[in-house]
Amino acid sequence: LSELPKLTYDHLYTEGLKALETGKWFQCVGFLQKAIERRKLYKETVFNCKLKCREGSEFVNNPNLNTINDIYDLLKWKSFSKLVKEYQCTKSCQDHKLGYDQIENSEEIDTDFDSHEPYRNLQICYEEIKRYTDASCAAYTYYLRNPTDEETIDSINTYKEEFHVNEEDIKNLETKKYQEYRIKGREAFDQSSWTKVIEWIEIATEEYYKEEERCRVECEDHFNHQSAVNLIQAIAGHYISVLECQLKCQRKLSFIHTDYFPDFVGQNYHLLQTAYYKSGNDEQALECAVTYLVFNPNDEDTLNNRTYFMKKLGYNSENFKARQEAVEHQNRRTDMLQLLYYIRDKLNEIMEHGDNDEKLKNFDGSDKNHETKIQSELSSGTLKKHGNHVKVNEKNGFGEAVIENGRIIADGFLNKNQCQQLINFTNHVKKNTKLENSLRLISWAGDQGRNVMANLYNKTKLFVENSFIVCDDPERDDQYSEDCIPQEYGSCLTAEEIDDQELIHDKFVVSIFLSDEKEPGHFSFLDRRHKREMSVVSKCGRVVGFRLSDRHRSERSVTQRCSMVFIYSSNKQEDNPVKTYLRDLDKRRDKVIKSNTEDMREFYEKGVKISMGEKELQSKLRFAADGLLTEEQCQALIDINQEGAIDGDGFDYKKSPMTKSEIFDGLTLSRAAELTYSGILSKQALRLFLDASDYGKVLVEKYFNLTQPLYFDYTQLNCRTAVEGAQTGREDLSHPVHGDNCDIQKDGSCIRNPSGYVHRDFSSLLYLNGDFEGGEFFFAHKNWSAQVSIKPKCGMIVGFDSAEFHGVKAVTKGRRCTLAMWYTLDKRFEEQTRIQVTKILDKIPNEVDAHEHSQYMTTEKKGDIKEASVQKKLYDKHSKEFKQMVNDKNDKELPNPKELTTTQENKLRKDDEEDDGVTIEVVENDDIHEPETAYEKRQNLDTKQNSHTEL
Ligand SMILES: O=C(O)CCC(=O)C(=O)O
Ligand SMILES: [Fe+2]
Repeated sequence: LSELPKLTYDHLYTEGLKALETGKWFQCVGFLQKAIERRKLYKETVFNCKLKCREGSEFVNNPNLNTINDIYDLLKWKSFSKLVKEYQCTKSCQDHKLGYDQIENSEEIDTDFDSHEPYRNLQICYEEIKRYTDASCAAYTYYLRNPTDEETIDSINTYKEEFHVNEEDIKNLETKKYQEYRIKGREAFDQSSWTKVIEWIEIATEEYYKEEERCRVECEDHFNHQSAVNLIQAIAGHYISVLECQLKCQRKLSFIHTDYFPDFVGQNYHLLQTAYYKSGNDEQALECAVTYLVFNPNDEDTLNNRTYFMKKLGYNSENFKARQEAVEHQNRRTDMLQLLYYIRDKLNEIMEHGDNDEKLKNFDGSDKNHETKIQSELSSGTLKKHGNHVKVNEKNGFGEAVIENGRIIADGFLNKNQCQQLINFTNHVKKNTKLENSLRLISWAGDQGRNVMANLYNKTKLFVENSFIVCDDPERDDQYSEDCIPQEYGSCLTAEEIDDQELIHDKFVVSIFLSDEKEPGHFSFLDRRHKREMSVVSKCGRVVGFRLSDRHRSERSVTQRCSMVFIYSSNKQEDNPVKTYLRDLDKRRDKVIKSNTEDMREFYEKGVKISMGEKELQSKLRFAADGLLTEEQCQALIDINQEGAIDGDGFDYKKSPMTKSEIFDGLTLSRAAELTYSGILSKQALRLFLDASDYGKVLVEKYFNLTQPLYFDYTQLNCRTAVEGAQTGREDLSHPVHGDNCDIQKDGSCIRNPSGYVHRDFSSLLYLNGDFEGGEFFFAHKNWSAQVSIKPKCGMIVGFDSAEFHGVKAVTKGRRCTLAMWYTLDKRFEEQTRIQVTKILDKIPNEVDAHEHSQYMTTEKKGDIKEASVQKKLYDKHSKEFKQMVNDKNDKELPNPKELTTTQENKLRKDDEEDDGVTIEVVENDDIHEPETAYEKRQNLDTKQNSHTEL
């Protein structure tokens, strides 16, 4: 016996490898074959010893024990002596049977065996001695464990093509009996040889259970060397890894060749049921049907079959039992899962609370504190349980919910508006303000979903682990490979991955459907075979909640189907990112509001006075202030306009776009910049234009207490000049009543036509003079009649929400000049010129300023530039250079030059809008309790504004 150590599989394997290295091919084959054989024998011996030594002391695999108490005992050391005994017994049994003291199998060699490495080596040696069929078998066996190894497939093909190896002769050398018999039984089934089916599948099933047990016993040696802080963690950690390993046996054994068969053993009973029926054995057929139901309790066909057989045989339900081994198998699995969940929960608790004695007292799973907390949370609002039905959020009038198999289905979780808002959110949210509201809605829905699940599963604590909004894109249905199962949260899992999820017990999925769907069946729960068991039609506001381990599939839809999905876990991992974001936002907002107040004070100190506010102008959305510009600055701006303005600027160059009795001209910022570069306007002039408009913008931001910056959308210095001799009997307006971001309607509504300037949020007019007749600015009622009029004067600004109705009364004498500004909250619509001009201002050479005649003018004679040919040339030349400078690629931050001119800018925007199909989101704030902030004021205003907005 002392010679025997040489025969251990690791020695044999090492010898085989040596032979391979030295080219001794026959020896190589001999040693490797022996090594493989010997290892099988070794495993069998170990298995038998373990079974023998178990003697009822083993609890993990014994379905009759109260497992939860057992693990509790174990953790309290009560079972330790049993374990020690078992270990000693097994060891001496092995020593005896295997005939040597120490089995020094290196981990490395075991890994090699587990990955079928010996077969690869065997293949090489077989090939060298020209045993091509054997080489093919070895290669194929290796390939089955390593299906991504293309080299192996190539060599098998070579054996077939060059050495005429027959396809049928290529066998898996590791085929287990349960697989072999199942294949045979299946073949017999296809040939309707029912007796043979029964013969093969019966033993296949028997073998399967044996193999499964072997697998589980092997798992007991499965150590997952994780770091453990204390003893309890170490033991629990070990048990978790053993249980996980054992639970995975089922899936490990569900392969034939490379194909995975969900519910592998369950399907055996299906085959048997048919075979027994076909061969006239109704009694057995019934037994197999009932057994099949152990695995697939909701299978309708089998339920019908059961009724049929029972009727035929005259049984009532009491008389019939499923096969013992199947019931045991399933019970064991349930027990193991529960035990795994239990230990994990305990471990989590220890991790969370620390492991001081005080906390360990709570080891029985009850945590009274948390329970009461959650209970009060639940009773405070949203969820009431009665029987099988739960009323979700009565305040919202949510309907009854159906609860079945740990799944919940309820309607009315969101209302139509909320669904629409969330759909828009994913498609494209136009403005940050709306984005934020959507985020609040998501956050709120996440909390609601948590309450539902916490109540359904009696969980005291659940955290949002992940949240998604998933929209099917029917045009991109090629995204997933055919053989994976798309999940509601967007991933696509293989059948195996789906089954692996069974080990995850403390994660819950809530999907809130956002769209209505005509075709049913895009969302389905699956049974153990991954066949549809129950379908749920998508409908706005419908909520589906289930355990992550519950099998489901979520098909793509022909129409866009959107849903909001939350994954909850009782493990506190990360905080809900949306919430964190909103909390930060609130903090920042508070800060901005504080500084807004301070900035307003600064304006006052500089002599700026709010002359009219909410009271005088009859709306929170309007104001007027004085003292923004000095007389000199006003005059300079008028001069700048006179120097560079173009008739009908912004109105297709129509000199008199609104009334024949006036001429309208305007100068945009981009043109002013070009003129400066041409030497026609001074840098100071351009700077004044920039500064004055900036000043106006800041005041608007501060007055309305905005917590987000405004961006210039368009800036224009314009004048309206009364045409002499065309004023008698005038009844028209200089500028008819309008809103700046919508198309005003006779019924008082204002349509936000996507092709218009819907992105404009605020407008302001900084007046430059008052020495003209008429020309009062006025705010209008919804019926278009004038409500309050304001007579412009130098340094006065009027600011308002762009949707406010307003107009200008006829200018009957003189010239009325304004610095008009339109702002947006959406950075994407920011006036590109301004960004460039600010950057480029410093680059403009100073020589251009050389012939200064006034502080702001460089030309000697103020006049219409279009008529001064010399200057025109100069302008053209410099304008080209200016544009080139703008395009200078060295300055990476400069945007695409295409966006420079306003017309192009506008065109771009329109394209953008059309693509996005701008929709106005109607925000219903009633359900979301936001803090009262100025920001909210703005939101409410939005709502108000939208309420008279037709979509
Ligand atoms: O110049 C004004 O006072 C108002 C002009 C105006 O409302 C506009 O151009 O949209
Ligand atoms: Fe306007």
